[in-house]
This record gives sequence, structure tokens and C-alpha cells, in this order.
Amino acid sequence: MGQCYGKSIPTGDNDVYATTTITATADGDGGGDRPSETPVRNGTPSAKNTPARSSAGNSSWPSPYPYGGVGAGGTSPLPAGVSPSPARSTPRRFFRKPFPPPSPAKHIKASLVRRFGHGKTPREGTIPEDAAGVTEEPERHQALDKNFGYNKNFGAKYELGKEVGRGHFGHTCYAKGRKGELKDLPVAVKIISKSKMTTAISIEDVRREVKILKALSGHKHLVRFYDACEDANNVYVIMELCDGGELLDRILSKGGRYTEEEAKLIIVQILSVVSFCHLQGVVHRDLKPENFLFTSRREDADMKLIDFGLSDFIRPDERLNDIVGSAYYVAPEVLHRSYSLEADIWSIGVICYILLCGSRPFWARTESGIFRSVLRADPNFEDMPWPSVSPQAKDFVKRLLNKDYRKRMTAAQALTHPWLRSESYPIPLDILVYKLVKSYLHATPFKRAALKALSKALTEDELVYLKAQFMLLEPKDGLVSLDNFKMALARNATDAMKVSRVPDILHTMAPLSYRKMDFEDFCAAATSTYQLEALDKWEQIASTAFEYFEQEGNRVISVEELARELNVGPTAHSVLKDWIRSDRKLSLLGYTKFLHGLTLRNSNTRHH
Ligand SMILES: Nc1ncnc2c1ncn2[C@@H]1O[C@H](COP(=O)(O)OP(=O)(O)OP(=O)(O)O)[C@@H](O)[C@H]1O
Ligand SMILES: [Ca+2]
Ligand SMILES: [Ca+2]
Repeated sequence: MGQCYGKSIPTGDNDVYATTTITATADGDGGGDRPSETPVRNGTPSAKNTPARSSAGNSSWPSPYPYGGVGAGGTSPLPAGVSPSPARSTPRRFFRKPFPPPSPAKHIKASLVRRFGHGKTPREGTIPEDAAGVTEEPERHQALDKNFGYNKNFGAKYELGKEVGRGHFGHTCYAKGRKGELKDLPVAVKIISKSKMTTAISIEDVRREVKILKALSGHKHLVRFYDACEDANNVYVIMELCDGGELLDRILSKGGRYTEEEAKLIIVQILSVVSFCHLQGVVHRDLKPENFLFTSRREDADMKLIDFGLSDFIRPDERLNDIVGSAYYVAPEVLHRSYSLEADIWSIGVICYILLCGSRPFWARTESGIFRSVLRADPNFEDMPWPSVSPQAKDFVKRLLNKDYRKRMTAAQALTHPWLRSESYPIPLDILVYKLVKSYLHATPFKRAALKALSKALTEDELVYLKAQFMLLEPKDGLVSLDNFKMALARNATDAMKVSRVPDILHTMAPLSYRKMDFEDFCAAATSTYQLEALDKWEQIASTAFEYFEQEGNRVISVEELARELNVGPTAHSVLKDWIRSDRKLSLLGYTKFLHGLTLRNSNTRHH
């Protein structure tokens, strides 16, 4: 460290967000845990005049607090004892817009514990049930191998400039290549101090961050990786310079609200890069406006995803359990410690909500308060400006912020949602299709008949997605087989996909090597009952589907046989009895329950 020069930002505002976020997060759960109410942040180049700072600091942001006091001396804007609830039922009239504008998000304490070990971030009672289970005692420094095998000649290869940004784990500086391909090219260097790597996990995290960045580098909306170096003190990650500032700063400079058209342009880029990561078997786990950078100050500059510090490889059938991320953006199932790619989609939902209305959907003054809100509260879609937001946009956000991860859209699906649908960008291959087809292939004939009937009731909106996915498999004479699924993955493969073992899923799709699927079969196989259940028109779809099922699939079935179909024991018999009509076939209720599968106690299954 010490090679980067900090900078002072002349803001004329004495309430600048502290540069030292690390100190802030190491605070207790008292006042120090209060998210900054100041819509100002350090971390963008000061050389340029950043509208973010000047405009956000004064009147362009509609004040959520009628009695003044946004950021006034950093005190809480709310009267003592009033905790803002994002729940629809919020009774306080004059807190119509109870949330302060978004500020830099803090990492969940467990995330920090993971990297820094517990010495620096005391464990707190604010994380639900043993959530901080990722702790590891800081090991003796000399026992830790901090050799990464990266190039040791950083100083000879690059000339370091001043700081461009800073996070909890590292700071980023301008630099220039001294020789070779990068000679004279302005680049960004993220400097991660080895002295902060106090646990084996924290070292592994840095290694993984670099590995993932390197493997994924190349996507249009992902920061390009150039090189990694190290010396005794630091790891240096050399990457493409994104000189246009963070998305957060743009949000703030716009006074918090994007028009729908502007929001769409942002969300499409986010979905495009996240769908790419997901297909590669990488879950980002820290999607937030601070981690999207613009390539230049131009209004129409491209955006790039950065910071894979909390990212991980994940197999299609795997669930992760460590609680990491940033509190405002964390998905409920992450707090329940069993999650996969869908957690990123939730975070995109939070970002989209912020873009459209300027407030965070889940807000509280403490980490535990935010968690409570994420787990229980319904975001407010009633107050201004929501009445003037289009129904499609609202539907879009709600389908990303579904608390049941199985009901959420995937990134590829979201790109085909009516709010975004356009011919101008390609729809990416969706790993969800592989997962659904796999379970279809292993389903009983009765279940397949039920799904087939369901797929016949799909409306044009769902078919757009399925058609796009089918075409990506490049059907031959209208048919696809295992080879098509193999080839489609291969066409999209990067090194990351190999590490995350995504192609393993093909082994479980072996039945497809003997048979082919036409588009109708494919629709039956690639339809998710859970996702359809989330639609307003689900009841109508279900009753139409049931008519088809009556025509073709419904047959006499005993309670015992149904229990076997559902893989449940005799204790379920009394429930299943109610699903069967007097003619001993499934009723409409039985049909929809059967499609859903039996999760008797808790639909939010956490076990595998
Ligand atoms: N390629 C880049 N070009 C320009 N600025 C960058 C680049 N990469 C990072 N930055 C700046 O540095 C900041 C910190 O980088 P990064 O998010 O990777 O660090 P971190 O310590 O992992 O952050 P966090 O606290 O969010 O985990 C970014 O928010 C951004 O402002
Ligand atoms: Ca970051
Ligand atoms: Ca990070």
C-alpha cells in the first residue's frame, strides 16, 4: 500500500461518506451500523466534475423527510422509536417515502469475517442463527502460504497512478503499462493487501476472485482482465479501466429515478452479463450498483460488472450455504443458508426497484433490521412514483423479488419478459432449461403427462422464452437430442464452465441419447410449475391445462400409487385422498398439487 494516492474531494458538504468503510463495518450494531444516509460517496475520480456529488447533495433528490435532515450531521432521519417498515401496511402518512436514497452498501458482517477472520470483525448477535458460521480463527501469519504464483515484476511492468476507487477489500488505482502489449495503455489496478489476508479462506478468496475474473473475461459487460502480479505486500489485479464511475453515482446524480427507458438499458446489460456468469456456473453474490462501472462519462457508455471477490463456482445441482453479500441486496434464501444462482436475480430485482423508484425495497437502520425486512416485508409498490410506473415494469420487478427462489425468473427469462422484450439483443442459453429437462427425463409417465397438459396451456409470453431456448439448441428437422444440448453448452463454454462442472449435467440427461424431442415435448420438459404459479393468470392456466389433462392424461389412480408417484410415505395418504375424485381420477386441485410436488410442511425446502 502507500503507492496509491488518496484524494480529497471538494464537495462543500461536510457530510461526505467516510472513505474508511472498513472501520465503519467493524463497528458495533449501534449507530455505526446505520447505513449512510448521505447520498454522497467517495470513490470516483475527483479530477472530473462529478454531477453525482453536487446535485445529489442538494435539492435534486426529493427529500424523503419533510422535516429536513437528510444527512444532517449524520443523525437518523427518523424520530426515536420509529423504525421504517417497507411493508405495504406502513401506516405513517408523512413517511410516504420512508427510505433515504441508496448509499454505498455494506457487506454483511459474515462476508467480512470470511475475508478478514474474526479478529477484525467481531461476531455479532445480529446475524440470524449461526449465520457467521464461516468464521475461521486467524492463523499464524507465517503458517499461511501467501504465494499466489503471479508475476513478481509489477513495478517493472506498470506505472502506478492515483486512486480511482476503494472498497472493503482493496483499493483501485490508475496505472499505465510500461512495456509489451499494454505499453502506454491506461489500466486499472486493484490492490489487495496481503496483510489483510489473515486466514486460509481469505487467501483462497483472492485466488478465486482472480481465477473467476480471468476465466470470464471477454464478455461485453464484464471488466476485462489483463494480468495478475504480486509482491511481498500486495496482490495486483490489472484490468480494463472503466473511467465512467459507478452505477451508484449515476443513480444518485439522477436524483434516484430513472425513466423506464433508461432503466431498461441498464437492466438489459446487467441481465446479459449475469446470464453469462450463470451459464458458466459462477454466482456473483455481490451484485449492487457499486459493482457496475461505466466505461466512460458518456450518457450512453457501456456498463461493466466488476468485483468477483465474493463469487463462487457452482454446479447446477449444488446449493451454497455461506452468508455473504451486501445486506440491502441479499436474497432471503441466502439468509436461510441454502441458495444458488437465483440469489443474484434477487439482487438484480433490488437494483431494478431502486432504478425505478429511487428507494431501496428493504431498508432498516441495522443489519438485522434489513435482514428481517428481506425475509418478511413486501416491498412497497403503492406509493409514489409507483402509480405512474407501467404495469409491465412492476410485474418485472415483482418476478425478480419473489421470496420463493423457485418462482423467480432467471436472467435469460427476464430478458424475454414483455417489459424488456426486443429484437435488438440475443437471448442467452439458460441452464434452467437443462435442469428442467433433466428432471422431466427422470419423471414418471404420469407426471410427464401432467406437464404435457400444462405446456399446452402456456400463453404467448411463456412461449417466447421457450422458442428462443429451443432455437439455441439448433434443432435438426425440428428435433433435439442429447447432442444438441451438448453442442449448445460447448458453444458457450469458458474455462469457468469446466471448473464449475456445469457439463456434468449432461450425464444425467442420458435418456435423451436414445430419443429426440420436438418443440412440444421440449415445452413440456422445460416448463417450471413453480414459475407459472407465480403468475397472476396461474389459475386460468391451471384450469385450461386440466382440461387437456382430462382429455389425455388423467386416469384412475389409487392413493397408494399417487404416494409412490410423489415419493412420500403412508402419512401423506390422508392428504392425497382429497386430491382424488369419486371417479378415482385426479381433481383439478389434485392435478395442480401433483404438478407442484408434495412439500407438506414447508414450501421453502432447505434440504437436499
Ligand atoms: N476496472 C476498474 N476501473 C475503474 N475503477 C475501478 C475498477 N475496478 C474497481 N474500481 C473502483 O474501485 C472500487 C473498489 O473495487 P472493488 O469493488 O473491486 O473492491 P472491493 O474492495 O472488492 O469492494 P467491496 O467493498 O465492494 O467488496 C470500485 O467500486 C470502483 O470504484
Ligand atoms: Ca465492490
Ligand atoms: Ca469485493
